[in-house]
Amino acid sequence: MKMEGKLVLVTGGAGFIGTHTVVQLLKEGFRVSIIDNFDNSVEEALDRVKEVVGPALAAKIEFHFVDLRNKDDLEKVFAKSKFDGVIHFAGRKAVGESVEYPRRYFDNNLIGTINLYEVMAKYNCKKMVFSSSSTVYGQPEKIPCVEDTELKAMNPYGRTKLFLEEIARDISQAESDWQIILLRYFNPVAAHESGKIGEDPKGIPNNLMPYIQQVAVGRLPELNVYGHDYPTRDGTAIRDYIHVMDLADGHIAALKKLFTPDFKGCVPYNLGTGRGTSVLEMVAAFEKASGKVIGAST
Ligand SMILES: NC(=O)c1ccc[n+]([C@@H]2O[C@H](COP(=O)([O-])OP(=O)(O)OC[C@H]3O[C@@H](n4cnc5c(N)ncnc54)[C@H](O)[C@@H]3O)[C@@H](O)[C@H]2O)c1
Ligand SMILES: O=c1ccn([C@@H]2O[C@H](COP(=O)(O)OP(=O)(O)O[C@H]3O[C@H](CO)[C@H](O)[C@H](O)[C@H]3O)[C@@H](O)[C@H]2O)c(=O)[nH]1
Repeated sequence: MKMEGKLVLVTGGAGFIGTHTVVQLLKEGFRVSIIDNFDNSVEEALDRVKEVVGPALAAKIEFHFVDLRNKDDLEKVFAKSKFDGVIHFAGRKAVGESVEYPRRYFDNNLIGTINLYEVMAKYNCKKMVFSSSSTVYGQPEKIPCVEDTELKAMNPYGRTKLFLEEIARDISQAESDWQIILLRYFNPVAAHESGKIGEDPKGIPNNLMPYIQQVAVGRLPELNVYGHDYPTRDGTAIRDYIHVMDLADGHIAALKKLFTPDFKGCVPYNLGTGRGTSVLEMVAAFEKASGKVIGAST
């Protein structure tokens, strides 16, 4: 299907998954408009995206420094351009922080997204790919989880994802012209092969992979391995890690699906590999790939 020239709005496009997805969107022929408030990213990330894609594709990116909670600013972006669809990454994502400061999560993730739906509706843009998370499965009794596994959020961050999924389902149920895909990511890791973009969160990383990376470059002294008595092959916790470029391609596939004439309603898809890796296996794999020893507390 021809995507040449279609204009996609990418919220949170300066972030980890956003930057990698923007690269793939441009390569597929889309034009991209990015909204970000640099809450957890830096402007340089967008310069790096431009370096990766080269000047011809870089000319197809526009950027708006906008906070989704500011509906007036958001409207100005929609008033200027007619978007063919939206990929919505923007939001906060740290589980621990959400337990300590739940209102931050309700404010950013819920209000920001509700504003986005309102403005999309007003400007008749009704195709959305939404960043959900495997966190909506809570602690599932049976793995691997499939899309109809029971949904059960366990913390405020997870609840925002679950609420936002329910909101998407309600909207598409009431208004049949919406087309929404909910992508439930497992654990996104790694970086673009150029090494020019990657995962570089502000502050001390919450996630395993960026933490390991910062130990490797000497920014952090050692990795604390959380838990050694899980019922797993080496006692450390197992997760399903998916390469961020595969995840980015998953967004392109989802977007293309929204442009097929027979796609209707709101549909969730898991984005993972179906394979589990333990924390110690992850450390060993990183050491092998990088040639560096990762100091880890045991
Ligand atoms: N990385 C993961 O492990 C993971 C797993 C499952 C789901 N997700 C979801 O995927 C999405 C993207 O995750 P990521 O890893 O790229 O995170 P990220 O923090 O790197 O990117 C999010 C981007 O959104 C921006 N942003 C946040 N609030 C904003 C607001 N109110 N207005 C405008 N911009 C705002 C941030 O500045 C950042 O650039 C998030 O919704 C996250 O919850 C991530
Ligand atoms: O310093 C660290 C950081 C992590 N871990 C371990 O490494 C594994 C992966 O941890 P991450 O924090 O990278 O990933 P989680 O699966 O715990 O959490 C991620 O997946 C969740 C969905 O299950 C949510 O989406 C959440 O936002 C996202 O960070 C876990 O076993 C964790 O205990 C450590 O041992 N040490």
